[in-house]
Amino acid sequence: MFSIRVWEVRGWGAATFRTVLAYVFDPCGYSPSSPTYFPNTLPLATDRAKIGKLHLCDATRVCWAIGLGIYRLFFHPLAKFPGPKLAAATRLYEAYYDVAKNGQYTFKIAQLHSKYGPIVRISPHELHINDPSFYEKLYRQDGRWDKYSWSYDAFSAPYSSICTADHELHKRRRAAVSPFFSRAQVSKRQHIIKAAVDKLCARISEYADSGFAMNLGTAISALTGDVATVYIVGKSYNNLDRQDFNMAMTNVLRSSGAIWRVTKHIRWLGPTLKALPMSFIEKCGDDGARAFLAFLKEVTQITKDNISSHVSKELDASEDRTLIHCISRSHLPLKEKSFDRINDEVSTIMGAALETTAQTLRVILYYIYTDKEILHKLRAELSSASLTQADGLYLRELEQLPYLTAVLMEGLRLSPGLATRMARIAPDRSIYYEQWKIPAGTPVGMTTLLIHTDERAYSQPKRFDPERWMDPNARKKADKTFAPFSRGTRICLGMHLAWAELYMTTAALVQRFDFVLEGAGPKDVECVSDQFIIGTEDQSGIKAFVSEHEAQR
Ligand code: HEM
Repeated sequence: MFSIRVWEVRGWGAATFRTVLAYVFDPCGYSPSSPTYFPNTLPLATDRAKIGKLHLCDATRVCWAIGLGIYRLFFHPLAKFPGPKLAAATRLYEAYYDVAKNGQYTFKIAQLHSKYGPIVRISPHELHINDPSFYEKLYRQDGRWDKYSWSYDAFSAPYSSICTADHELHKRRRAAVSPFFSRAQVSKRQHIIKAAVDKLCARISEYADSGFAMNLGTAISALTGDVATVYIVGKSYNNLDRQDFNMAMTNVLRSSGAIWRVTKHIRWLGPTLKALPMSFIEKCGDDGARAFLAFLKEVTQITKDNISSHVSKELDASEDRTLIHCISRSHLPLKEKSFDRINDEVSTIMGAALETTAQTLRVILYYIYTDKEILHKLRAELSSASLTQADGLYLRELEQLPYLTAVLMEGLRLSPGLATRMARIAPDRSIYYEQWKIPAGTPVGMTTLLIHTDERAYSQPKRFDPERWMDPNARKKADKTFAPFSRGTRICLGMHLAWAELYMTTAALVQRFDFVLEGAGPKDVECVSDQFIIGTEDQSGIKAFVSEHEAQR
């Protein structure tokens, strides 16, 4: 009995050893057709014959790993590209900055560019380019561009457009949802944003002259959450009605990038977490996990209900009231309209709509309320604009205001939604950067945050300076490098909705309230970690004392 236990321990040890090796050297490499990275965990071995085989296998595996390292360093198609040798040999280099250093790879990549130049091999399989002039060559509408499933599989939402690597499949999926987020559609449904902004203002005015600081940062997240739920699934999640603006959920959303960074490297973890019963997470999770779960459950339930209402044709056939109806009525084949497919699509689009817009808004409000000159200029422009607030016209009127637009662009420049790189793959042709020929099928990424703060494109890039957008020539020049919503085939689906929220919320708050920010600083607005979205040092929201602006009294 005892000896069997010993062998079992050794069996487990061998299996663990193999798994670690697989993890370190990623022996399967990356293959878009078989993105399975760690299939090598062995079953428990309980007899001597098996153990003997294990030792032989392990020795083979070590030799193979060493051979693989040598291949990657000297014979791989990317071997000639500059970069650290360790990053070229193993993904563990990236994992170290992602996981152990809590989302520092974006900033490490910036340092690597200072050392190795504008093109760097950042993993055995991936290149990164840091040159504003290359942006428009990589993010394009023409040609075939796959995404790099290494990053997107980690979200465990394989049926969503955002995580669809294949160009053609993405194109079909995207075509089904695009009309729902078109500029015209957003303009037509701007009353949804207006209602949420009015509610936000009513909640803020409860704190006016109360002597209590409110959490403005979390209130902004509540606003984007309520707009997204009404716009996408036709039902408000009523975050703005909650006393604390559903702070627990905001906290989870803002730090959920940490899970993505781990599931990227431990490939089985994402599907395992997804497979866990909700009751288990409810029992073991903290308040934030429970709040997020409750949100997901509600969205899933609404998705189910809407699919059945579509099937039973309860809905007025003239209009797509929700994204679910929009997909159900699209020309997509039936298998693209299954519950799992629609649920992945709805929940990822919902996820993309929340903290991206909220963080940009927080950055904009922070700079407006810490710089009196910006605040005065904005107020002067808004009060001389004689806005009608007429249904359907209000947004168009705001869009015509040059200084307001400049302030929003500056917010989007410093807080461009994502802190991570966006790799693209040209599967069918080589692409060229300067003298470098990049082989077909190679993931190549750029990071908007780095481009937006590059001195070659913007003077004093770290400064919030709306004036830089007031000169039409400067604006034209930046057309090639200003890309907060990305560009090309994978450009942000919700950009018109996001713009509308930025315009309407900023205009309303600036006209109506004075905020004295309590202890706010760069810790609330500067990006210090890659959470896929922007990660700031302090994620607890911006606190503010409020009073009604005197023109409103
Ligand atoms: C200020 C706010 C926002 C910013 C800066 C932003 C930025 C971006 C960026 C950079 C991408 C490209 C991501 C990639 O390559 O993987 C993207 C994609 C996407 N965004 Fe946004 N986003 C914002 C708001 C929104 C909103 C409100 C929605 C919701 C409707 C949304 C939905 C999406 C979707 C679905 C995609 C994937 C598009 C595709 O792959 O076809 N975003 N966004």
